[in-house]
Amino acid sequence: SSKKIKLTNKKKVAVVGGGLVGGLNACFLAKRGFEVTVFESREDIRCAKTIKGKSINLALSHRGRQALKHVGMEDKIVSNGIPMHARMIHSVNGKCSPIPYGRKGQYILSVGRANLNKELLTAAEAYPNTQLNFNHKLLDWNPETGTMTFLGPDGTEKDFQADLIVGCDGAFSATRKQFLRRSRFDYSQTYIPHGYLELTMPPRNGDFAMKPNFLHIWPRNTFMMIALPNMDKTFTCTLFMPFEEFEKITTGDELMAHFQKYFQDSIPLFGVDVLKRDFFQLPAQAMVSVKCSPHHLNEKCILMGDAAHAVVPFYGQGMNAGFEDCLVFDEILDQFNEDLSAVLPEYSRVRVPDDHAICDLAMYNYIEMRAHVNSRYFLFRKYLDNVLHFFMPRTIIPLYTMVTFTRTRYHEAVIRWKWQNKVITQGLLLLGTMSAAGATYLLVKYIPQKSTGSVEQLWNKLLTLKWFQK
Ligand SMILES: Cc1cc2nc3c(=O)[nH]c(=O)nc-3n(C[C@H](O)[C@H](O)[C@H](O)COP(=O)(O)OP(=O)(O)OC[C@H]3O[C@@H](n4cnc5c(N)ncnc54)[C@H](O)[C@@H]3O)c2cc1C
Ligand SMILES: COc1ccc2c(c1)CN(c1nc(C(=O)N(C)c3cc(Cl)c(F)cc3C(=O)O)c(Cl)s1)C2
Repeated sequence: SSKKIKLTNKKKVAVVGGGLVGGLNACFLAKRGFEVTVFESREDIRCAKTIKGKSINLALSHRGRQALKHVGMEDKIVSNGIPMHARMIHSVNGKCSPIPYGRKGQYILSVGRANLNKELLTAAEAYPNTQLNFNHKLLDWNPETGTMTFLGPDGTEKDFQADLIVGCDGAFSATRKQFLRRSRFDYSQTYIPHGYLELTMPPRNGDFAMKPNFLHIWPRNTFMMIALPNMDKTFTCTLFMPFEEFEKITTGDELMAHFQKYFQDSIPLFGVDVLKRDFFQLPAQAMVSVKCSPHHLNEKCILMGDAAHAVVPFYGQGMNAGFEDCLVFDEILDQFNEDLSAVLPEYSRVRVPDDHAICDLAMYNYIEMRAHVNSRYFLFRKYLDNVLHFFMPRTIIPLYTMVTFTRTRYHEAVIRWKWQNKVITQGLLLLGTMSAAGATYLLVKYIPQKSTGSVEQLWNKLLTLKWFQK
């Protein structure tokens, strides 16, 4: 149509997957003037009523915002998000303790997944050089010729040629299939024993049932619940439990007994009927961690988002990391003047260590949270982080601050965090040794030198000294 201006000299790019990262990538690539064609296996979610599965809302933080900002989407997405300035830790006894994320301006945003996905697709579609194809599922592609085969809406197969294929088709990527057949392609996936289930906390008297500008957390070691606010004054609560625990709860009474024991304060906020309805509506979903390397194949294909690195959600970084992938790729396209034979290898060289680092961090945090994070420990650790950061702001930066509020490369944040842990541990050790040495020095100094005889005599002298000082 007249809208689609043929850009002959510009590259033809196929984006596989019209999810969050595919949608954003289409904006980045279209902004650059490439001829972008998006292929999404599902129907156009802008026409659909609701989308099931996945998390209903997500935490958007600095990395994701910087990527959105680059394509002029930040303000629109932020205006539809709810700021969360602090965590609200719910203890077993129902006590709530806020822990700020940082200084005044440091907050994260709760954004609705469906709305974000719609906005990104609409923004991509607005470019004259983009075309969105829904109900198109990638079946396979040929690394030699670059020919892609899709299953179209009418059930027939369609071929498509592109100069560049950008695989943004999620954790179970079809684009990645061809990578698995190549030598020297590393791949690993790990399912964790926990599952997650989403429960909706309805408004109470027309307003939020809990304070809205917080990320609510019920840390219970093996069990954990997290609640993020929605624009419609509901909360989407994500319950994390081992699958075997989910399987033990088959009746309403067993459910209520479980919530009475672990999340008692939330029961009146859900309402018993809502809790029972939501809990038994859908089975718990699995969480997988995928790592692979490299993220490119020849000069033809690049993987981004969950297709390249699916992370467990225990750092709220999956989407943020995928959005940052788009930004890093764009920066490298500029650096190498869009020469794909240089850009693709450089992208893998730069980005793989960081995507692996956030994968490891999220898994580490999962293990940490499951092992020994209940509300007391969580509070203690976050206070310790904040106190040390307050007194030594440039020396001690909490790991979550580097991850959530800066674009420090993920793998550099890990190196720095390990160095800081060493400094803190040695610092505490030194403090301990110094105080022991000091005490010994004072003892020896103030005990008369001539003291001989048994420990008993020494002890008596100590008592006299102590008594005397009183
Ligand atoms: C419970 C939970 C909570 C989370 N919380 C957060 C959070 O707070 N913050 C955060 O940053 N991240 C969070 N995440 C991670 C985030 O959801 C993902 O990182 C993000 O959705 C990845 O986006 P993506 O576009 O790469 O993949 P997806 O969102 O999976 O999109 C892939 C798209 O490709 C399409 N597709 C798949 N196969 C094909 C095919 N063969 N052909 C064509 N299209 C195909 C799919 O239909 C889909 O639209 C969370 C994840 C979970 C599960
Ligand atoms: C929609 O489903 C989900 C599921 C999990 C998450 C999110 C949304 C958003 N998440 C965020 N995590 C951090 C973080 O850095 N850490 C270390 C934390 C990690 C855990 Cl597990 C936690 F409970 C609190 C914090 C915290 O610090 O508040 C943010 Cl900052 S946001 C986890």
